[in-house]
Amino acid sequence: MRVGLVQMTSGEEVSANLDAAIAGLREASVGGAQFVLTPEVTNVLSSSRKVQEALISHEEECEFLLALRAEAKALGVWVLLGSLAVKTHDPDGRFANRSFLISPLGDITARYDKIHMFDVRIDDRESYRESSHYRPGDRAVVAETDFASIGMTICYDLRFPRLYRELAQKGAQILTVPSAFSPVTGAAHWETLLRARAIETGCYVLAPAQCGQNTEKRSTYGHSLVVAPWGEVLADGGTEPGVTLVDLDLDDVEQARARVPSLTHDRKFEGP
Ligand SMILES: O=C(O)CNC(=O)[C@H](CS)NC(=O)CCC(=O)C(=O)O
Repeated sequence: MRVGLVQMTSGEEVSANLDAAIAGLREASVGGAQFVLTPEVTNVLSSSRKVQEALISHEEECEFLLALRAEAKALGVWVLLGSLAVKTHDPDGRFANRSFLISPLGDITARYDKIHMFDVRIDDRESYRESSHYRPGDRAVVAETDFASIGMTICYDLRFPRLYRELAQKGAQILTVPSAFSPVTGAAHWETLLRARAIETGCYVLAPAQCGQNTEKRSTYGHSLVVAPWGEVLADGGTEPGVTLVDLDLDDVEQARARVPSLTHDRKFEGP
């Protein structure tokens, strides 16, 4: 089956982000993709709580979500809406960073709220405090489709291998990692971490990414990646917006795991 990864530069203009996402879905579908994926915070990327407050809605009222569901249905493709920032009923008024799997009928098949928050000071000039804007999730999700089981994760989750191991051990064949990686950590860690998750689990790893200058203050690494269960990088989306098409063979999941069955070799141990 063919997948399409949409790489884009979402910023603070929701309608422009929507146009880019829909154009990406259409381009991927024309290119033969049956499963199309968009990056983290497809709908709005902003460091300002005030701007987010004005632009983000509750899931039930989210027109961005409705528009993408309609587009999935019109094209008859599966869509992983990598994430949307949506309002929640959190007492502190925080948003959720929520991934949606949408069926070719336009229905929401699964939702996943990002579990691990990027509260990191990279250097003197660059620090992030995601948990002050977003309420972390607390549920791992394996979604069932008619082509594969999908373990849903988001961006910084990538650094917590136990989550991926459990998703794979619960049946995931494809792991999704929609992201908005920082340029500095992206250059140092992105490909290595994605390849490690694929090799450890024997899963396909699909990682659609934000790229370029998203806002005055934020830029992102790009390099949407598809990694095979044996660990090869099958495609790299580079640094510009665009669509990356790749054919997956899900038999390769079984094959990689048959060659090195480490996923079934966990042992209990004491300590440290
Ligand atoms: O801010 C938003 O609206 C959406 N959230 C993000 O973009 C998040 C938190 S700032 N980005 C990451 O998790 C990057 C992780 C990363 O770069 C790493 O692990 O090195």
